[in-house]
Amino acid sequence: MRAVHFGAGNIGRGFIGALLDQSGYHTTFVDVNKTIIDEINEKINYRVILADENKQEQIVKNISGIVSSDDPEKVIEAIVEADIISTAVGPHILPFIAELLTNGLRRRLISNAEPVNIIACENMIGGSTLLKEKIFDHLNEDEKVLFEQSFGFPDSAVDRIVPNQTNEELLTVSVEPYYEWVVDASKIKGEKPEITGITYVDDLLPYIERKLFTVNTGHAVAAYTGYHFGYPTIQAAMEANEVKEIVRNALSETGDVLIKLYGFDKSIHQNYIDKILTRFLNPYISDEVTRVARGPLRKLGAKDRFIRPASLYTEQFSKAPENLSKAIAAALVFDYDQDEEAVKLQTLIKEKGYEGALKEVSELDSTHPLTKQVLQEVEKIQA
Ligand SMILES: NC(=O)c1ccc[n+]([C@@H]2O[C@H](COP(=O)([O-])OP(=O)(O)OC[C@H]3O[C@@H](n4cnc5c(N)ncnc54)[C@H](O)[C@@H]3O)[C@@H](O)[C@H]2O)c1
Ligand SMILES: O=P(O)(O)OC[C@@H](O)[C@@H](O)[C@H](O)[C@H](O)CO
Repeated sequence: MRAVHFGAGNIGRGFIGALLDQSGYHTTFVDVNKTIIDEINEKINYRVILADENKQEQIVKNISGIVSSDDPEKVIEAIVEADIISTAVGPHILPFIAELLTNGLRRRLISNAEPVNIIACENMIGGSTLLKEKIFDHLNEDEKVLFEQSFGFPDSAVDRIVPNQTNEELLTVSVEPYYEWVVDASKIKGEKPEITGITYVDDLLPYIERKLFTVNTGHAVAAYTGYHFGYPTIQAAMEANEVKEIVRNALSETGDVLIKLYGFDKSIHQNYIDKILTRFLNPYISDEVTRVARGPLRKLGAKDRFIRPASLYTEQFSKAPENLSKAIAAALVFDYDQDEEAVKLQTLIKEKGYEGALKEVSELDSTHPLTKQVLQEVEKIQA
């Protein structure tokens, strides 16, 4: 069986590649990073190390790589032969890989009648759906019908913490032992791909929102408040009371929203939160706050980990959430100059002020109670 995976980065190698290998697939990694792809083709294996006291290793062996910009024709051929296609490139990159995927899938219609599924493994709601839209932008009406018949774009939720890291061997990747990969079965075309570790569900939204508004909200709260208080890593931030308290309380706020929205059992959800807080403290991982805080414009988006749960909380409980508001304020003052989106956000704030920037980035009206609460928290931070 053959897999094509776009993005040979942390999650590509440390999670998706590892599971595909365990499931008997040959994985062709497609990336723009020539150094990584050359190393994949030279070494034809890499190590995945589980970050706990046992440091168990998996050697991922059945792999090859293509630099998409150098050899698009090879990518197209790989797509024609693929039994599964996946991505872990970052939400903002999906539009840029759509054209090459379109060309591969077009060619596939000529010589391979087997349906194939394209699964975006990105931290966002509706990643595969977005990728499908971007692909369909390249199609005429007749092609859209054919693509609908043969290609599935099931959304998914992926969870495994894989920090940025430098290892002696370039491809080695250290990952937390925990993982979850949930895929929307209702959008699969043909047979469900047999991949160890995938959980198929008929309604993905509760899973992706639970993950995004607990793991990623908690992570982002720790990252932005941790950065503000000067902590370099998530672990260091989570050991500090001034950060830990805001994270815990913010997760109670998102928990209240999720429980009301999806009817989750309160004690089961609290266990889920507690497990996540332990994962953030994993002493075998060093995860920089600047990685977890990356892309504040995306993270402050209307459907993302802060604004959607905070807006829902405001609607459900008729008041703005105190701790999420503190974290949103910390995200607004995140001024890390190596992060392109942080630089853009700070420029926007200089031009339009905090209220104007929040309106533009988060689509929050100036009169919204959340806007008012966030602006008060910004003032407190700056006092
Ligand atoms: N790292 C984690 O803990 C984690 C966990 C769950 C989900 N995710 C999600 O996975 C995605 C990737 O995150 P990551 O941490 O692996 O990032 P990463 O930066 O380590 O990997 C992204 C890879 O995509 C490649 N890429 C960029 N543009 C490309 C293009 N046009 N074509 C092909 N490849 C391209 C990059 O070169 C890089 O190798 C994100 O959506 C992230 O939210 C990450
Ligand atoms: O990847 P991002 O930028 O959406 O979020 C940063 C981290 O919260 C994220 O990568 C987590 O490590 C991951 O989602 C854990 O499953």
